Amino acid sequence: MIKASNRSELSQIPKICLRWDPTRGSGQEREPNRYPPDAVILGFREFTTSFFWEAHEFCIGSSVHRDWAWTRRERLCGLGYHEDADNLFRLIRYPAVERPVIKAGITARTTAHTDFGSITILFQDDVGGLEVEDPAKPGTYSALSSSMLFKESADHSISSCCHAGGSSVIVNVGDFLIRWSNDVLKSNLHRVVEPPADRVLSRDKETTKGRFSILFFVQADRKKVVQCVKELESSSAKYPPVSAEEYLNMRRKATFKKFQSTPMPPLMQH
Ligand SMILES: O=C(O)CCC(=O)C(=O)O
Ligand SMILES: [Fe+2]
Repeated sequence: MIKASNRSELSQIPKICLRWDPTRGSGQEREPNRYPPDAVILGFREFTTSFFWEAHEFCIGSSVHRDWAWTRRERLCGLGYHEDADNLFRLIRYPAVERPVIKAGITARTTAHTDFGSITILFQDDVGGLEVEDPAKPGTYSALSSSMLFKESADHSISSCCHAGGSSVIVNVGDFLIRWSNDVLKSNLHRVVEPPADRVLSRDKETTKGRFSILFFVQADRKKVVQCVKELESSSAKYPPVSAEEYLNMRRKATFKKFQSTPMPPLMQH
């Protein structure tokens, strides 16, 4: 539980985040993968590794997706950008927080950002708090409400579907898709804030529920250059070609800069 009296602590550790890239070989790892030992959670490594490959296969591997488009409408970025499975798999637990802490703007659960990669598959529980910016009204965010479920947003930035139990799966457009599509697709700004007022642990204490999410970031192979596909370069490309590796590193550095001076225990590192 994060209390209002621990504000300085909260501003440094807003969430507990485990992440893996099982495709990283030993020796050249940018950040080593760390797994809880079997004595702590039995079969965790096997399960998460198989989840990673199933998600990769779902997004990239099948012949249906191979020379397509994630949107089915345009041929955007075909075979060749995702051969190395340079994806990232992340589990997040947002601890329960006293609402005044988040309300005071000390921290959002996750501040507004676009995802850096190609697409993201986001599994969330029913706690709520995920919001997307209205592209027509910059700065205005709304919750992913049930009316948006099973739908694709008008600017094709997000599509989602809902499980009967209230948890949902959301597919987010990432920054590389903007570049491949020359702005036909947009990556949406999104954030995680306090859950709706009815999702509190106890009304007197005004404490939010904790939140769990699972994210699978599909990313272009780091050695590839991402640029607008020829068919969509109407007059000129809006973005210069960029090395996938440089772009991902640049975005990650900017995003996680504030955490770098705060070493975290091994299983909590970003
Ligand atoms: O935890 C969530 O639901 C969203 C987190 C997110 O947007 C991200 O890690 O990129
Ligand atoms: Fe995100």
